[in-house]
Amino acid sequence: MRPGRPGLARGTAPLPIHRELTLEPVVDARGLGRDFVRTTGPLLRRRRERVNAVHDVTFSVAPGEIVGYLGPNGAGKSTTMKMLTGVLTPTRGRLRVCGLEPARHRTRLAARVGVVFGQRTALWWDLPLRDSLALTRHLYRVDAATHSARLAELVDLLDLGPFLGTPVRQLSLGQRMRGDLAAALLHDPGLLVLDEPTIGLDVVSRSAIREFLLRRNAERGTTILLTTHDLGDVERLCRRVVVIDHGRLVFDGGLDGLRATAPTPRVLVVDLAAPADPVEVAGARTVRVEGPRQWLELSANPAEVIAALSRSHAVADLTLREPDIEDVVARLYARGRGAEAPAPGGTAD
Ligand SMILES: Nc1ncnc2c1ncn2[C@@H]1O[C@H](COP(=O)(O)OP(=O)(O)OP(=O)(O)O)[C@@H](O)[C@H]1O
Repeated sequence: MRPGRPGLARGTAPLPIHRELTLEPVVDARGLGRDFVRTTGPLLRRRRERVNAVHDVTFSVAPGEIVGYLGPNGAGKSTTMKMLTGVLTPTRGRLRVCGLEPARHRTRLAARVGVVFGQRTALWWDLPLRDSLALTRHLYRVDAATHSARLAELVDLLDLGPFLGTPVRQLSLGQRMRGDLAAALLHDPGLLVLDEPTIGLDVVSRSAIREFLLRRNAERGTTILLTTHDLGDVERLCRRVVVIDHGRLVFDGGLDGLRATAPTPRVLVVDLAAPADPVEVAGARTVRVEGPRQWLELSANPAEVIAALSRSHAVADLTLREPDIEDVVARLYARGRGAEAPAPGGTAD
């Protein structure tokens, strides 16, 4: 993949004018809802129950934004993405994507939206990647010259050249994802909807995909809406996140606002000279102990806590951990479950 343009810092590039002309939101959801009817219970006493997978969700996405659509497992993210792309019809509410009603105008919408589901491929499994990409030209009725110019550009940017002749089923996950992104962008959509675009990828592939998306957004103004459990994606890509939990919107705003919504204390990781009972010092609460290592959530100035700690214990090493976005989101999700915030070092899910 070609390195990014020097000086193209996140969030600093102006939008290309051709995309900025439309002031209408690219996605406009108001009071959006979707129910499912599910059968539960033992065989002879089957009951039908209604599940509110998405409930009264209102948000919009402006042209050129990159918005993360986050939530814990089962929150309703995929259901929302399926409604946005016309796969599912909403039960309630009003939904417009690129000015169209997705479920009614699915074919017209497909010409304006690129979709990638990280867990599934849109490519033809048995065909070489080159042929699979050639077929998308016919799906979207792109003329041959335009298609080959776009393909050449995407092959270059996504570094697809070395495996264009390889059948899709033989591609690695990272190669396949790059192929899927190319397929989703060959008709030059204004909106890219990505469901877990970096799932299962190694660090290098993840980073390459993120840089590619940032560049696409900065240079062509492509609007991007993505779901992800990888908060590295969020930190690198999104200036704004929409968080849903149990189908309801619980946050819509910037990352700083998210941090303020679920304030998360700094953590002092202390390696004592020997294992000990949980440390008790003013201005700190021990939240985890593993052998000689203890995690202290701070409510006071770290310098005061460290001074008090060194008076009462033999300390071998200390690290002060600023809360990262993963800690903040873990706290927000835990609050939705009515649970205690997870101990530092736990996972967001
Ligand atoms: N076809 C369906 N029939 C019945 N229930 C469904 C169906 N699809 C989703 N659900 C339910 O709707 C809720 C939301 O599911 P959804 O797949 O949208 O969540 P998600 O946020 O994408 O989760 P994950 O992060 O695990 O992919 C869940 O309770 C799920 O069981």
